[in-house]
Amino acid sequence: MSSMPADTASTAGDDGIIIRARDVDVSFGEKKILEHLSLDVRRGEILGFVGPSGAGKSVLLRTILGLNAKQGGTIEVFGIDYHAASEREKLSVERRWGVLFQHGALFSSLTVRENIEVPMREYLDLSPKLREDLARLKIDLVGLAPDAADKYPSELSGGMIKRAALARALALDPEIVFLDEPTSGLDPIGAADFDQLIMTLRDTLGLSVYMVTHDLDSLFQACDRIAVLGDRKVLVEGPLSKMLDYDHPWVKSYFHGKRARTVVIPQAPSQEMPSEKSAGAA
Ligand SMILES: Nc1ncnc2c1ncn2[C@@H]1O[C@H](COP(=O)(O)OP(=O)(O)OP(=O)(O)O)[C@@H](O)[C@H]1O
Repeated sequence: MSSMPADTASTAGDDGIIIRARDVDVSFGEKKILEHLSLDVRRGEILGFVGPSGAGKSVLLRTILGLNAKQGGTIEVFGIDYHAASEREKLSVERRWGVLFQHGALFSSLTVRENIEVPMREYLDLSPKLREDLARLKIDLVGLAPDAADKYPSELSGGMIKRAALARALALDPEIVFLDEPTSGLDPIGAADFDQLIMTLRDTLGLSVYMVTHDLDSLFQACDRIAVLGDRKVLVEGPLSKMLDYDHPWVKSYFHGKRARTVVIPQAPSQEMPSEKSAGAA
């Protein structure tokens, strides 16, 4: 089923690391946003990326995707340094990731099916019929009804837009998807359903997920590991239990604050994440 090119399929993540960022520096003029930032994303995990507003979460995401320049350090995706890669290597990397930008960012003049076909047109040489069939499969995969295919974004609810945008992110059968605040704007049930969908895709497709989020429910229930951005670097990364034990003012107030106490499972286990499959949606 995977459209992964055979020549790149085995290059990366042989050690289980799908993204390896080391000593990354990003500045805009005099303003340093990221400094000596290091982070690993492991194959098959849902990594929740969290931090105060304005800390640089979107900047890091854009830098990983090659949309921002960096002034120092390296970022390897599938073992390839995208920033230093040839055009051919860049294309091979782009075919292996999918991105869901904040607010979905669907093309408003295209139907859902046409939106999903955009990356296929750009990167694959498929007949129109095959493109359409694959787009309909993706629509089914994300739990949208078949008739969503011919709808325009303006005809969709917020939750449907997120699913349609996810279907587009999955258009090329990526190994990793980047999700920028995927549950923002959804009601709690819609958000829990979306988290469940992400977990199902991880379990059934072996998908790796890099999820920027402010949503404590997602962090507590869907994420295998969490990384916290603060003071221009990754302060701490690991399972929820590590976050709960970590002694830093922002981390403490975030994970032990009033809002967190309504979400966190009392007596959270000290070693691993609570079993998200058995915990279910809140
Ligand atoms: N292209 C740019 N030029 C100059 N400054 C920028 C640029 N992009 C981002 N910044 C600055 O970088 C800092 C980090 O922004 P970023 O959007 O990454 O924060 P964030 O952690 O994603 O915040 P939020 O949670 O509110 O979305 C901000 O001070 C922002 O103004």
